Amino acid sequence: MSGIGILGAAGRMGRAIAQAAQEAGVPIAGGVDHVAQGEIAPGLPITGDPAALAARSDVLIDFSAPAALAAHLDACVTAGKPILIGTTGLEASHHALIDAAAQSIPVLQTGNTSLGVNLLAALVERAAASLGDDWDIEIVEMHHRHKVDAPSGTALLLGEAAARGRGIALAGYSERGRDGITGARTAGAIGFAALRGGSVAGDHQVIFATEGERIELGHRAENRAIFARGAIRGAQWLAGQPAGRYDMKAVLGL
Ligand SMILES: NC(=O)C1=CN([C@@H]2O[C@H](COP(=O)(O)OP(=O)(O)OC[C@H]3O[C@@H](n4cnc5c(N)ncnc54)[C@H](OP(=O)(O)O)[C@@H]3O)[C@@H](O)[C@H]2O)C=CC1
Ligand SMILES: O=C(O)C1=N[C@H](C(=O)O)C[C@H](O)C1
Repeated sequence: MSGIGILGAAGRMGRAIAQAAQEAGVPIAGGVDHVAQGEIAPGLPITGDPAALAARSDVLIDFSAPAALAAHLDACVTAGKPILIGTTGLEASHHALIDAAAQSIPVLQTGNTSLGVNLLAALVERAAASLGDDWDIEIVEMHHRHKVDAPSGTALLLGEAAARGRGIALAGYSERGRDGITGARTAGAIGFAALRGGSVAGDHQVIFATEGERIELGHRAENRAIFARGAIRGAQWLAGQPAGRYDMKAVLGL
C-alpha cells in the first residue's frame, strides 16, 4: 500500500492527520499545499502538485480551502482515486463539483469526521422528529480565532440533521447573523450563532426551546486528534467503496 495523500498538508489539520497516521502505523504517500514547503513526515517533502500526489496515493484526504477543491477533485478523478473532503465553507457550486466527481470516484464529504459529532447529529435528528415545530431550534458554535468560515461545517451538518428530522429543507428555514431590530423570531426557523476566540478546537450546542422548557444537546472537541483519527478511519473505509458520494454515517454505522 502506498498510503494516504494529504491535501492542505502544511495546515493545522494536515499536520494533525500526518501525526495520527504515524501513530497508527498508516503509510503516508505525501503531502501537497499551495506552496511547496517543509516535510509532511521525515523524508517526505510537501509539494505543490496534487496530480502527482493523487497518482501515487491509495486515497486522498483534503483539509485545505474551498478555493483548492476543484483542482483537488480534478487530480483525483484523473488518477481514479478516492477522496475524503473535510474542508468547510463550501457553497452550492462546490457541492455540484463533488456530485460530478462522485460519478466516477468514491467521495466522502463531511463537516466533521469525529464519532461524537456524528452521533450528536443522529440524536438531533431524532429530537427534531419527536418535538413539534413549537420547539425553536438554535445552533451555537465556538471555534479558535483563526477559523475563516461561519457558521462552521459542523453547525450546518447539525442544522441539516434537525431539518431532516422535521421533514424540511434547511435552505428555506435557516436564520443567520441576527443584528439590530430583527423582529420576532420567524416560526419554524433554525437559527445559527458563531463565536470566535482563543484556541477552542470546536464546541457545538443545539438548543430546542419552547414555552417553559429547553433541551440542550452538545459536543466539545478537546483537540484536533479526534478529527484526524476520524478522517483516517473514513479514508480507509472509502478506499474499499465503489464510486459515489458518502458521509461519515456509513463509516461509523450510524
Ligand atoms: N471536517 C472536519 O472534521 C474538520 C474540518 N476542518 C476544516 O478543514 C479546513 C482546514 O482547517 P485547518 O487545518 O485548521 O486550516 P489551516 O489554514 O491551518 O490549513 C489549511 C491549509 O490549506 C492551505 N491552503 C489555503 N488555500 C489553498 C489553496 N487554494 N490550495 C491549496 N492549499 C491551500 C493553507 O495555506 P495558507 O496557510 O498559506 O493559507 C493551509 O496550509 C478548514 O476548512 C476547516 O474548517 C477542520 C477541522 C475538522
Ligand atoms: O476549523 C476548524 O477548526 C474546524 N472546522 C470544522 C467545522 O467547520 O465544523 C470542524 C471542527 O469543528 C473544527
